[in-house]
Amino acid sequence: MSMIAAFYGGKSILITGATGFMGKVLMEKLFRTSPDLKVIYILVRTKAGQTTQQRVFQILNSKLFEKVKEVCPNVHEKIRAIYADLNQNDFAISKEDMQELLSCTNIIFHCAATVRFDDPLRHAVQLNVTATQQLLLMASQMPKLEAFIHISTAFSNCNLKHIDEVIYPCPVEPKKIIDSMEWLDDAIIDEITPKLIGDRPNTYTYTKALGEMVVQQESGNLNIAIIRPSIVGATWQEPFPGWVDNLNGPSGLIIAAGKGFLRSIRATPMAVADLIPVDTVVNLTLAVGWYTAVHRPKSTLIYHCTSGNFNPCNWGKMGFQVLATFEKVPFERAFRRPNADFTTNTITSQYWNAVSHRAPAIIYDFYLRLTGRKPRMTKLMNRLLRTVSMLEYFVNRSWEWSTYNTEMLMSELSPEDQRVFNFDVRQLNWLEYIENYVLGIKKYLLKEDMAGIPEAKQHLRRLRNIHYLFNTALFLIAWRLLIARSQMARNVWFFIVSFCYKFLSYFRASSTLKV
Ligand SMILES: CCCCCCCCCCCCCCCCCCCCCC(=O)SCCNC(=O)CCNC(=O)[C@H](O)C(C)(C)COP(=O)(O)OP(=O)(O)OC[C@H]1O[C@@H](n2cnc3c(N)ncnc32)[C@H](O)[C@@H]1OP(=O)(O)O
Ligand SMILES: NC(=O)C1=CN([C@@H]2O[C@H](COP(=O)(O)OP(=O)(O)OC[C@H]3O[C@@H](n4cnc5c(N)ncnc54)[C@H](OP(=O)(O)O)[C@@H]3O)[C@@H](O)[C@H]2O)C=CC1
Repeated sequence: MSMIAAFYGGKSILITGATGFMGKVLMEKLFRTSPDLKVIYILVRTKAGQTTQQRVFQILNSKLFEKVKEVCPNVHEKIRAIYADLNQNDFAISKEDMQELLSCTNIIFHCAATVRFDDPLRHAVQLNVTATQQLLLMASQMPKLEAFIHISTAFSNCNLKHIDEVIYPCPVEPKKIIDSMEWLDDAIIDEITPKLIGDRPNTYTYTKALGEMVVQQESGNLNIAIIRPSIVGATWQEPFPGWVDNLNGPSGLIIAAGKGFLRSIRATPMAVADLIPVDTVVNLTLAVGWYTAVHRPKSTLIYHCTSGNFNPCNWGKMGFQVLATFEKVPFERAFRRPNADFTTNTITSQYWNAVSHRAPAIIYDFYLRLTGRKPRMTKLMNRLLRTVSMLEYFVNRSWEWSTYNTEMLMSELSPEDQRVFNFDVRQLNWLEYIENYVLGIKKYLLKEDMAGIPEAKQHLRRLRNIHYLFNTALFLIAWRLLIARSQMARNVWFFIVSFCYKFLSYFRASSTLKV
């Protein structure tokens, strides 16, 4: 029997960010391995016209939860959605709900965050710092609380090359930042943002670092642990391989590449692609919850959930395997044939952006205009290139994360727990994982049917022919223009034509002799 699964039995668990990518996989695994848990409280806001109940209904009826329904048929009764907005005071939770949460919660998993790189500092601070502070305050009033698990990111200190399992202080105290957000106006905040984030690339990584400082400063007597995952990707094994439901990290770029929009990127092929499957992160998170509650470590332990030092893969290998998978299972209605050129040179990258991205978009928009339709490709391409520019920081560097605590935890688990809550990425086969990832994107994100593969391949063949035809036409036009203007080009042209003629005459004469 798994000790970790047994530990969660009968427990009341609070999850923030349960409607997010990681939160859903966390809930799924909890219900599947510990169906006798008491209740999972989730803090949910209304979104896109859906009530909290409708959102929960949608999650429970998704493919991800199919296995759960077999193991835990009354899952609907065990999930309690509480309306909450983490941007509001006391999270806008009603008094009754708050009372229930304070008196019943045993474990907290704090996953909610804004993961947007370009969020204004005020918003990123509100969610990633102030909300964490408020949640800690709530946690300190929970008499039954056994563990508080905070999800951070391995990139919270991406300004360093080697990152230890410690909290690195930021120059300005989080409390001062929180205070200043209350009275500074937006224009001033925008002006000071670059100075505050310093050598970090965005407000996300900076506010996640501040969030960790808050956890350290406000931990009081709480039993806390921090988990720092690197780039979280599709599921590796559980509940099935390749599940993914958002565009973050590499997923969006894989779509853009598969649809032929993105054909080159400024990336270092040998840089480590520190991807970590979401089910691996969830397994570690649950193991950490158990360890923190049962063993009560004296200090706040930080766990790096990364793959680079156990089983490294690089961006070059990843790009190659992604392309190889597109050959077997292409995406439907591609704009151009997929390609993946990695360049480290800024000028080359700008050249390819002009030739391979912007020019085809302009030509396509011209075609749309000619056929009386609204042009849209240039706008889409500009957005895509903006996204790519934001991700470039992470594909041109490698980091080293020490993993003593993660390895220590692995050795503390029973063989059964090591199997059920496996977070040993040494066993991960990258080629297989990446193939399943691309397949998962096709099935669960793009919702494309596998029956459409022959038609998608046919479409790619048509695109290849158009490409050849276009290049030939372009070459002939350029050559014709050159001949019209330059005597030298005319001489070369005359030489080539007469050489071909002589060669053909010789060939014809020698074949006549043989007969
Ligand atoms: C040659 C090709 C090769 C191909 C081969 C393939 C091999 C792969 C090789 C390369 C792999 C590199 C991986 C980098 C790793 C990242 C490291 C993460 C490190 C930290 C990890 C963490 O700890 S934390 C999680 C990461 N956190 C994010 O990753 C959020 C990013 N994101 C945003 O910060 C906002 O999204 C942003 C972008 C501002 C737009 O903001 P915005 O306001 O302009 O617009 P929206 O967000 O509304 O999105 C507008 C339209 O962009 C679409 N879109 C959104 N995201 C997209 C995305 N990633 N790729 C594409 N398309 C995306 C969306 O679907 C919309 O499309 P539509 O308009 O058609 O609906
Ligand atoms: N994905 C990744 O690559 C990585 C993620 N992480 C960390 O993992 C955690 C989970 O990330 P992930 O699941 O990918 O992120 P998602 O963006 O998928 O999920 C974020 C969650 O936070 C919730 N949330 C955001 N704002 C509010 C609000 N005002 N009130 C209530 N809930 C809110 C969202 O709710 P709603 O559905 O209503 O928007 C959603 O459930 C984060 O802490 C992130 O920093 C760390 C490393 C990498």
